[in-house]
This record gives sequence, C-alpha cells and structure tokens, in this order.
Amino acid sequence: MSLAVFYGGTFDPIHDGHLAVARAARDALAAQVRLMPAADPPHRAAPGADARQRAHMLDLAVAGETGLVVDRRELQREGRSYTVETLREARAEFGPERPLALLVGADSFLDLPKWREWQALFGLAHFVVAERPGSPLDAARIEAIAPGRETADPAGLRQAPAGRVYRLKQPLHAESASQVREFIAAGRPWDEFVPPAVAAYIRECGLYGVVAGRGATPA
Ligand SMILES: Nc1ncnc2c1ncn2[C@@H]1O[C@H](COP(=O)(O)OP(=O)(O)OP(=O)(O)O)[C@@H](O)[C@H]1O
Ligand SMILES: O=C(O)c1ccc[n+]([C@@H]2O[C@H](COP(=O)([O-])O)[C@@H](O)[C@H]2O)c1
Repeated sequence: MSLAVFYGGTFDPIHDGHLAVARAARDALAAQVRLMPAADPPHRAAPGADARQRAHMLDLAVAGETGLVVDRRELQREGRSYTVETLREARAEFGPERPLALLVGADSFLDLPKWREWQALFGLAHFVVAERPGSPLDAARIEAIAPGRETADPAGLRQAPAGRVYRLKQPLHAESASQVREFIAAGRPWDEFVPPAVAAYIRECGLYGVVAGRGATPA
C-alpha cells in the first residue's frame, strides 16, 4: 500500500532546506510528500506572513515539482495546529491500514516529548526524521525517545500503518526560516536561501520588512 508523508511546519517562509528535505524524503521513500502549513497561532498575530501567504509561498515552491503537494488541512481547523488532532483526522480519512508518516527535522523530533499527547503519535503514523545541523541525531537519541522503533529500511514503513522511526540521511542544510527573516530585516542578502518565485512574492508583498518592489539583492 502506498505511503502518505505529511511534512508539517510554520514555513514562515519556506526555504531551500525545507525543499531539500521534502525532495530527499520523496526520493528515499518513493512517496508523495504533503507540505502542510500550520494555522496561525490564535493568541497573537502571525510573526511574519499570515497563513494564506505562507501557504501561497508553498504553492510557488512546489510548482512543477513531481511528488510534492500542499495540504491545507490544518488551515481549515480553528485554533492551534496540534499534530495529534491532524493525524487523527488523516487516519479517519485514509483508514486504519494505510501507512502514514510524519516528516520532521531532528530539532522537532528531539522536542517531541513536549508535544500534546506525543506518545499517541506513534499509534497514528511513522516518523521520518531529517538530520539538521545543530541537532545531533544518533541511534541512542532516537532510542531514548522511541525505544525499539528505529528501522534502517525505508520499505519497513510500508509494512505497518504506523509506529516506526526512519532516519533520513541527506546532505545537511543550514537554512532556517528565522535566519531568512533576520537577514531580510537586517538588509543582508537572503535570496539564495529561498526559491526564486518565493523571493519575488516576499518582495511583492513586502513581507518580513523587505522593501517592497526592490530588485533582487546583488550576489
Ligand atoms: N534546514 C533544515 N534541515 C532539516 N529540517 C529542517 C530544516 N529547516 C526546517 N526543518 C524542519 O522542517 C519543519 C518545519 O520547520 P519550520 O517551518 O519551523 O522552519 P524553521 O526553519 O525551523 O523555522 P524557524 O527558524 O522559524 O524556527 C520542522 O520539523 C523543522 O525541524
Ligand atoms: O502537536 C504539538 O504539540 C506540536 C508541537 C510543536 C510542533 N508541532 C508541529 O511540528 C511541525 C513543525 O513545527 P514548527 O513550529 O517547527 O514549524 C508543525 O507541523 C507543528 O504543528 C506540533
């Protein structure tokens, strides 16, 4: 049965590190990857771009990409985007047998014990964990969070609906959304961190304090 991979994030904005991880997961797992923007936090304004703009930047980034799609399910729900609720909803939609996976960066995975009902997540989906600079990930760290769940075989994710952890080895990517926002605010060159269509949209909307309409930062 085919594997559905959900890649959740704030994506404020999507950057080349996100895209590289999504492509690496698509290729390693031979599966479609659904980039899933989180809803705006209800208690405060969105930090940079609102949910509609963040989702639109995802549309621009995946245009023409095979196997990468945008999944807006969390934007259709009121309130904070708790992953356990999202996966329960996805499980109801896809049925009990369909293998589902959540793609996260190593920093997110190491923080998992702080997530709402985090232990329940293993009953709902597999985890695919992408290595990330600054967040060392090894078998011992995975074992401490998810004892007995790591598999080195991507095919293992198709043999059960949920519950396994697969470490996605890929070239490390240093980009972060906070770095993109900080560079824009500081007037430093930032275009190289995001897809060109996303850079154009950021300028057009004047997001993150960029000077609207200004041309690309010279290399
Ligand atoms: N460069 C990267 N390498 C690996 N995983 C990443 C990378 N950037 C983001 N991720 C992962 O993608 C998911 C969504 O990330 P998010 O949208 O919060 O981006 P971010 O760059 O971490 O943002 P911020 O800097 O604002 O915290 C998270 O699971 C995060 O760990
Ligand atoms: O469910 C939770 O408690 C929870 C706590 C922190 C993060 N998440 C999810 O993890 C994904 C990455 O989060 P972020 O904040 O790094 O963009 C995104 O889909 C979030 O909704 C989920």
